[in-house]
Amino acid sequence: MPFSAVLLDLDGTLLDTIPDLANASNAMRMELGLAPLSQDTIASYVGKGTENLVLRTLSNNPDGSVPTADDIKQGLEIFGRHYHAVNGEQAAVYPGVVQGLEAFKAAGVKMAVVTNKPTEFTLPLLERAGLAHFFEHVVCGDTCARKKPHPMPLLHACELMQADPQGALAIGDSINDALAARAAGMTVLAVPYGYNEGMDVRTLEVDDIVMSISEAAQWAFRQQTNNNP
Ligand SMILES: O=C(O)COP(=O)(O)O
Ligand SMILES: [Mg+2]
Repeated sequence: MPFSAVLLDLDGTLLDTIPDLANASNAMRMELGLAPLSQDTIASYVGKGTENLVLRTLSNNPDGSVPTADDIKQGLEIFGRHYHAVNGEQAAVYPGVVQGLEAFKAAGVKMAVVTNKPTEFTLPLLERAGLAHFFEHVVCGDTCARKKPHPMPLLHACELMQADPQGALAIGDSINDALAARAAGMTVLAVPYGYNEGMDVRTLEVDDIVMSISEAAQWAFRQQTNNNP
């Protein structure tokens, strides 16, 4: 295994969190007198953290008015209350995730989650999904001064794991993961089943697209064979 560390994105990569995120977003909209949005629309707002989700969700209104800082603050408070109540209820582990994580673990690779989701939602969700035990570290949207697409959270995870970023593999579903990993000098794989802000994953600048985390592990093992014929 040529990689000493694997950094995995959460929403859209390990877990399908859209049903719970949509329920909380629409409960927030209802409280504010706005009609619900489709899950697909809400999925296209996921990837740059909760503040951005609330901003985009409140910007989708009949008069097209831009939410003020106070609107966002109020929206975050309402969203947070609802999301805490439903977080993990319908979240589903994607096929191949557990097998892939087990394969990396068996090879002695250190693993961390690097997500833009805030810590208060991430840690209970990983526990509830039964995935927490795989990871040495969890870097969340509020852990560092900057979120993905900035490289800071990925570099911070490497520092925590004492891993060289050049020998690390990042796996994600969106442009935020691809840009952050490239800027951090890492190898990066994308999965096509996630959200990517409504865009085709084939537009991403990544080393490869893999169909699952299990396939990502196989891909990583193949690099070893390619490097040491
Ligand atoms: O919270 C988000 O917007 C997305 O989180 P992710 O970085 O795990 O995809
Ligand atoms: Mg994601």
